[in-house]
Amino acid sequence: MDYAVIMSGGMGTRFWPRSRNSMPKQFLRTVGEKTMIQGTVDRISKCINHENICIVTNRNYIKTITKQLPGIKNENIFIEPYNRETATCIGLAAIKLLSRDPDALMIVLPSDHVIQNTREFRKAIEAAIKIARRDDVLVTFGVVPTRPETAYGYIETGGLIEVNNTIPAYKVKRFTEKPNKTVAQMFLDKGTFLWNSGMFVWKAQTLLDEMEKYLPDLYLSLMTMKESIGKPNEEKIIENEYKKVDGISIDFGVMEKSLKITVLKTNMDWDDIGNWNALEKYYLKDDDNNIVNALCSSIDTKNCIIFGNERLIATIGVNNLLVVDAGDTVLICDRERDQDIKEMVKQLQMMRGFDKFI
Ligand SMILES: Nc1nc2c(ncn2[C@@H]2O[C@H](COP(=O)(O)OP(=O)(O)OP(=O)(O)O)[C@@H](O)[C@H]2O)c(=O)[nH]1
Ligand SMILES: O=P(O)(O)O[C@H]1O[C@H](CO)[C@@H](O)[C@H](O)[C@@H]1O
Repeated sequence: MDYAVIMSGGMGTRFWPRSRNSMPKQFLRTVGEKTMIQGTVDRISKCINHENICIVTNRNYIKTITKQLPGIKNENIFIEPYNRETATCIGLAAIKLLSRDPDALMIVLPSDHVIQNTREFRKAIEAAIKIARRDDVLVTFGVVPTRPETAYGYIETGGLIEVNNTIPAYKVKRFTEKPNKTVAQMFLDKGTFLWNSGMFVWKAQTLLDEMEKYLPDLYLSLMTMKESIGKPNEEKIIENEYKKVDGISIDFGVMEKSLKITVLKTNMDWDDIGNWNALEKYYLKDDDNNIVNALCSSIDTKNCIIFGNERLIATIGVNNLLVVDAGDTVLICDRERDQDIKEMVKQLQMMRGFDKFI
């Protein structure tokens, strides 16, 4: 059967201070009426049976998930004892599904994406399922790049394999996760690279076979965990193995190394709402190019993003600033430096007594 695996255990630190440990970005209404995870579930519900939607998260978010997504079955919420990055999260989902269904096929989805043309998404998912069911490959969804973005992975397309319902599928020459600006610009100029959208389709067994090759330690831990599934010591064993695992993303751990990748060149209007600047497309701007979602009074203020709370925000003579009032915390950041919010959160983690702000 086909299953969706929605990764939803991240902290969303680049969206701090609105995204907090207790309520990370996937559970917030950032774009549109629904929270990001509700949007993700709605989108994939149009492609597969709702009963087959699974969520990988940690204990802290179970309450929020059951409140926001009352239709998800309890046994489809896979709990990680700690965050060990996406390869571990996806590996855990793979063994859980395989222990139920040896033919399980996984549609792996982050919970922080916005996709506006859902018809294209659906077409792409259908094409990916067809290919991944037939061939032992890892299917990725490529998006045509529009800027030298360094927060994404880049996929160089090789020869055309086939076209399904207008969606071309290509062999992959190489996968480069988060290149620096110069390399990203070179990829953009070459015209043969696509962004990796971070969504994947594969048979659970195909993925585990690739993990055995490229992440052998993680694979062994996963096999130990798999043995325990359904037994009284399952939770304990999973916790022990998670303690041993070195966290790594699926992109660095498997996708950069695998020789079995197929990429679909999609036409999705796709966005990863990874940081504050990503909101630019979804909010109206004033005459000075500011996005203001606050009680705000400004003089000579240009290209700023201002998100408020209850207080009035007054700005004079500032450009390119990100200002976020989250009640107990105010962030003032150069818009060019928004990736460094992660560093700020790390710094606060080291400061005694500051946990309540993260
Ligand atoms: N279950 C689980 N989900 C994860 C983990 N790491 C990331 N995710 C989820 O995977 C998706 C993509 O992750 P990122 O965009 O890096 O999100 P993030 O880690 O929350 O954000 P940053 O802290 O800003 O890097 C998001 O939906 C996250 O919630 C993990 O270790 N476990
Ligand atoms: O977890 P991150 O930092 O958002 O990166 C992942 O998602 C990107 C797209 O959202 C991809 O472009 C990356 O390759 C990666 O899969």
